[in-house]
Amino acid sequence: MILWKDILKPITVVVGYDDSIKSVIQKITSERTDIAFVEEQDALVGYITNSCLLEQIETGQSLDEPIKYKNDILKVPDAIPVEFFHNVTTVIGVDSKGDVAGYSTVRNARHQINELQLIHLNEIIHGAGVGIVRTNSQFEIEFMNETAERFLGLPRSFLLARNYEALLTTEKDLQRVLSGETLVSVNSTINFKQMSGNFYPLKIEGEITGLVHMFYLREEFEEAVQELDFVRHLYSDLQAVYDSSNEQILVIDEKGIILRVAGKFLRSFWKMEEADQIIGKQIRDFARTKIFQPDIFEMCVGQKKKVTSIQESSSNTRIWSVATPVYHEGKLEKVVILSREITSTAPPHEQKEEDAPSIRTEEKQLVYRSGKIASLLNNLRRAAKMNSTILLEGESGVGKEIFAHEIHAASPRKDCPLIRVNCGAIPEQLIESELFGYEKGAFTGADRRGKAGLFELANTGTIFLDEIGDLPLNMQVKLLRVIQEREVARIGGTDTIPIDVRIIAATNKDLKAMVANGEFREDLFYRLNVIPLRIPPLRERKEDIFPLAVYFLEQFKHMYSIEKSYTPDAISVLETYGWPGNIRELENIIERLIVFSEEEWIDREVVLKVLYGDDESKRKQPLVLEMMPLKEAVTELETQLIELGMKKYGTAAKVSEVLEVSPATISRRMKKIRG
Ligand SMILES: Nc1ncnc2c1ncn2[C@@H]1O[C@H](COP(=O)(O)OP(=O)(O)OP(=O)(O)O)[C@@H](O)[C@H]1O
Repeated sequence: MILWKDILKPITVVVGYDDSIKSVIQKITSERTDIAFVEEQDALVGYITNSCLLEQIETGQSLDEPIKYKNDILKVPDAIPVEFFHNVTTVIGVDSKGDVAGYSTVRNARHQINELQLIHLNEIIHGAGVGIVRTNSQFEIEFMNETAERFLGLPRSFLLARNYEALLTTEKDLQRVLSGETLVSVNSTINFKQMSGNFYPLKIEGEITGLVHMFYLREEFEEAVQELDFVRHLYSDLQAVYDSSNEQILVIDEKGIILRVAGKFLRSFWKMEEADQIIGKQIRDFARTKIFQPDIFEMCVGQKKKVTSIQESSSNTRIWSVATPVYHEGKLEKVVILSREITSTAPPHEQKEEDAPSIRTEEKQLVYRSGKIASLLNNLRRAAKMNSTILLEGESGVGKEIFAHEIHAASPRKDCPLIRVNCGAIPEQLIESELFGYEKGAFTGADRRGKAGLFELANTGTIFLDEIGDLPLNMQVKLLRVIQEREVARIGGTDTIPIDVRIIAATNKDLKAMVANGEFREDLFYRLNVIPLRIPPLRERKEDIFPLAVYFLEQFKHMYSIEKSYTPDAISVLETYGWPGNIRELENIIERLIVFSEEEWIDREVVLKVLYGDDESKRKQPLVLEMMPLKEAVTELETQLIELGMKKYGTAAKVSEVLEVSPATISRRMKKIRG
């Protein structure tokens, strides 16, 4: 707001109402002003300007005649805001004591107001980096802001009063602006600087008195556009990361209202099809109405720290969630909940209480999420219904035993015994008696009453011959006979005992190669290899790492009665490791992590330390576990690096920087990875 006292000028010449033209001219000239105020009986009653005096002379009046002054003046308190009055051309400001503080012509007041408003405007737009130049109707520069000075690279002292039209090269005729037209997005050049901006006519009291040019430097603008472009790409990169992530990201405000859902919407957990259906809803209501339990939002808000929990929904879907509070200036602003599903992708094998097979000593749960295991289980359960011999192949620690249990449990023999024989662990001289049993007095040291073999014990049920590749050749012949004849003869016995068993064999060796080397009997191999089922190693089904890691952690937490959780970063490291020892190794590592992590959280650093030790270089070493074509290996390595990079840094721009390739290369590769 502008007050009269801000713009008043001092009154320097006061004359009498009957003073001569000559004396007034003398006084005005000696004071170097162009206005004199007229006094009558100690009161200001009017004013006279140079131009009024000239008019009087021009009309033939003598210099000795009295002046003809104007009286369209108004006295106003100088502390009130500037306003304009009808038929008043000059204002006299009076201070609080009633003394004259100065004067202003209305024209000058309007001019000053424009000037001050421009200065204010300049202050406002200075931060926005907009240049402003104002000229009069002769295009002479009367005002320019600091930004304009900086943009043009020329000092104000040089530019003021110069002809802007002459200095500027523009694609439009500036005369059009003086005719009242606004020119928008005009490119112009001055002092080799390229600008883009708008020209506005400047109107005072309806009269065009000049123009205003508001502009920015093209190069700065282009930089800004590029930056905008970068942010746009960043956004789409992030969106892509979210979309391809296995996690559901919920952003909830401090009151519990769900603001956003990004990443993978866990439909079966919410029992809803679209993420939009939960936006704007109160998260507490879902827990309150038992749609899921527990309420991790409440836990996080209550404990004022990052918390983790396994949540279970009414549809029996289990998810692992980490809720992180976000504070701004000490006040809770949001809670971000990251969740991943841990339930198996296919329904687990149905097992009723009374189903539990007598021989299954410990009940182990088969945990998985990968499509590979889902389809393997599908085949396995179909094969389980028949009586066919099954050969389970897979690296050490992939879970062959657990799959053997699964076959048995899904077979019609599930209520009968399942007997496991570890062919590699029984001393050679005992294998025969263990498998087939012996009659009393069969050999020295033998039980006097004789003993049934494992085949006999498994009768009507299943026998699981683990590590079949370790069976000595002479035993292979005997086993072949049992399989063919479906009967066993105890050592030292004369009778044969008919047996009805389903055989499941398992090996981590390449039996075909052993056959070729003469280490395994071909005829036995074909007898066992009726339904071969290959259990893929963990590195070929990375989706299983996360649910297995959660499962083992839950078991150890229960076993040791402690509370520990992974940070999402820690999970990422576990998922990118090669797992040469498969699930057994994963189980061991999780136990080690529990021991080595001192805090409540198992973080990235402790996982790196447990997996790779202190040796930094080992962490950097790409791990190759099997022979493969070089091209395939390079593609695999590239994929792994990009996936790891996206998980770690989140944007293609940052990943390209770390991998020292162009962002375009990363985008291309990512498109390929996503197919
Ligand atoms: N899908 C799974 N879910 C839960 N636990 C699993 C799973 N697969 C394997 N395990 C666990 O991993 C460990 C190793 O599994 P298992 O002994 O069955 O492997 P294996 O293939 O028979 O190994 P080896 O060839 O060395 O005998 C076991 O403790 C087993 O319970």
